[in-house]
Amino acid sequence: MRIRKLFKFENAHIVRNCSSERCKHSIHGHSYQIELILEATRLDHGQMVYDFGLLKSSIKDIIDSFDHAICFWNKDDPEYIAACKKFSARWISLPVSPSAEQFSRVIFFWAQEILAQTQMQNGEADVSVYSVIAHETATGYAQCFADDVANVQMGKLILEDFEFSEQVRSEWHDPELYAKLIRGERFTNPSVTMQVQAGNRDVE
Ligand SMILES: Nc1nc2c(c(=O)[nH]1)N=C([C@H](O)[C@H](O)COP(=O)(O)OP(=O)(O)OP(=O)(O)O)CN2
Repeated sequence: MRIRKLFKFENAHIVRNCSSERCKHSIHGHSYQIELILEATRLDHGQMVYDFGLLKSSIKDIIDSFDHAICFWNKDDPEYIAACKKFSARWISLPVSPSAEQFSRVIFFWAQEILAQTQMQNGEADVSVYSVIAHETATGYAQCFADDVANVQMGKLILEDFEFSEQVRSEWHDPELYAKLIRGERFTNPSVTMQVQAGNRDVE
């Protein structure tokens, strides 16, 4: 059984070495839509794969890091990286280039790591990430599966190789979120989640 949750964010980038001229030399932005697809072979006490409400804490925070931020490949020109850090309070340093393909891999990787470290509270048995689809535009998306995350030809993904600006970290519910993930600390799901008011533009 699979469920899907949609997340949205606006992000700016340059994707070096690609074929599209506008894409590789000019900072530009996209309104991304991310489909996070989870699967399980057993349902929890609420007869759900995973309560959608539980996706509004750490996983939403980490995905929302990209919102109104610039992200760059940590192998980019040091002058460009320094300028991104100087002129944007919200930035993310990535160990891979910010193509739609890598957005789908990175978000799959983070969600998978968070779920693996989550202490479940409501009988969730074997919930895991099945796929992430990153829609970069209305016409183009990339879809990632577990094999793609593990594929080193596509770039090795290690928690320690990502960096978030102070402003990004300060807007998480827990500013220590990523540090805890790296330290392997458990995330305990709340036994009850409160409904977010209608009109929250980030989560549907
Ligand atoms: N496989 C990929 N191809 C391209 C990516 C990518 O991440 N993966 N990214 C880009 C650029 O970021 C670009 O801005 C988006 O390209 P494109 O789809 O061509 O955008 P358009 O808005 O021009 O698309 P239309 O179909 O004309 O609306 C390039 N390629």
